[in-house]
Amino acid sequence: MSLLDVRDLTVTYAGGAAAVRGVDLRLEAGRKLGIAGESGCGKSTLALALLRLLPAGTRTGGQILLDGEDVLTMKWGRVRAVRWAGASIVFQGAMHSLNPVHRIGDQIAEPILLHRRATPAGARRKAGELLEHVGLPAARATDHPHELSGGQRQRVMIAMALACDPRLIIADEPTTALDVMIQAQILRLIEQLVADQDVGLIMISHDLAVLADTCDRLAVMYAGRVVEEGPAGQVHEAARHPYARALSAAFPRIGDPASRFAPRGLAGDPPDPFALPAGCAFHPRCPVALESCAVEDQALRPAGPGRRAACVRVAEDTSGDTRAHEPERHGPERQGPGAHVPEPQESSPQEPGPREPGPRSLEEVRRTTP
Ligand SMILES: Nc1ncnc2c1ncn2[C@@H]1O[C@H](COP(=O)(O)OP(=O)(O)OP(=O)(O)O)[C@@H](O)[C@H]1O
Repeated sequence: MSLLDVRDLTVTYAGGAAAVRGVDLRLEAGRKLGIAGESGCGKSTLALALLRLLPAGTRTGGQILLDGEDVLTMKWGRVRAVRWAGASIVFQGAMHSLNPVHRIGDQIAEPILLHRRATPAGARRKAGELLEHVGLPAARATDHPHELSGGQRQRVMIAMALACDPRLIIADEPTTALDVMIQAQILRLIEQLVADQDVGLIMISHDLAVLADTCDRLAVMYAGRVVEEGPAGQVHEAARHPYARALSAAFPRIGDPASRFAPRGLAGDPPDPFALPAGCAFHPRCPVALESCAVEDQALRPAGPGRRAACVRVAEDTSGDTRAHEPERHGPERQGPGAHVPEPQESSPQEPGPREPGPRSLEEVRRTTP
């Protein structure tokens, strides 16, 4: 049995916008899954759903099996226990998550007192141990949050998340507000803790390179759906879905020759969940879209060993490499949002590959339609 098995999860906020649409994910104990995607694609909504932290009135569908128990249907008393001992969450911006008027040691001790039935002295002792575990002296337990730096506060948040020995840690942009050096330290700390304690980790970030460096597997989300999933290095270096490929190019790995250049932003905006395009939600920004993409959405399908991608191009190409279908050159009429989606590094403009017969791309349709 997997530690976490998310099946066909849908989340619809009270106003009617579907923020998560049919997500399937799996995580084994001791493994690290990264979830990437632009702002608004539903990453945080997914994280909140895992712990039933969504606002009242939000509708959910599907299953979230944590050690085989469905979080979505369990009683509230059980949910409260699961929130600390089953799974816990580290949010970005620790200053907003910590209570400014309480000492950090007391804040770490509180869930231990409540959920572990420890004595006050035992909970305080454990809080001190946890602080040391995340690289802070136990004596800092008497500090208030404002007496700590941003990186130290984030360490406190991680200590709190570990307080009741959870099986799963969800880290939602845990390093976004930190400078690069501190970011690297916190990421190494998280990696170390996951390895030492055999917990599962779900790390959420818009930065695919950070996730690729930290996680075993990556899931890339777009408009509430997972559009690609697979081993972290492979998804980052040779993504199959055009959106995942564009996101990878926008966040080259440190040490990658491409990282000498400023990361190129993705052009265009993700769709409004209240007005999703028909067909594949990415097709208006996609440089390799076919006519059919404006009509039909694609489910995730096998895209190589241990990999899945939701793109019609993966299905039609036996190699599973959608790059074979990149247009040779963007014509002047291709000045829409998709025009700036980075092209693959390995294609040579002098030696374009043979154009395969088959369905016409939107590009071709636009060029030939009066
Ligand atoms: N409480 C809410 N009520 C209604 N809609 C919401 C609520 N929270 C988020 N949304 C909408 O749900 C969609 C997904 O938002 P979500 O915060 O999950 O995305 P995200 O990928 O985590 O973005 P970010 O990286 O900016 O946090 C967005 O369109 C957002 O506007």
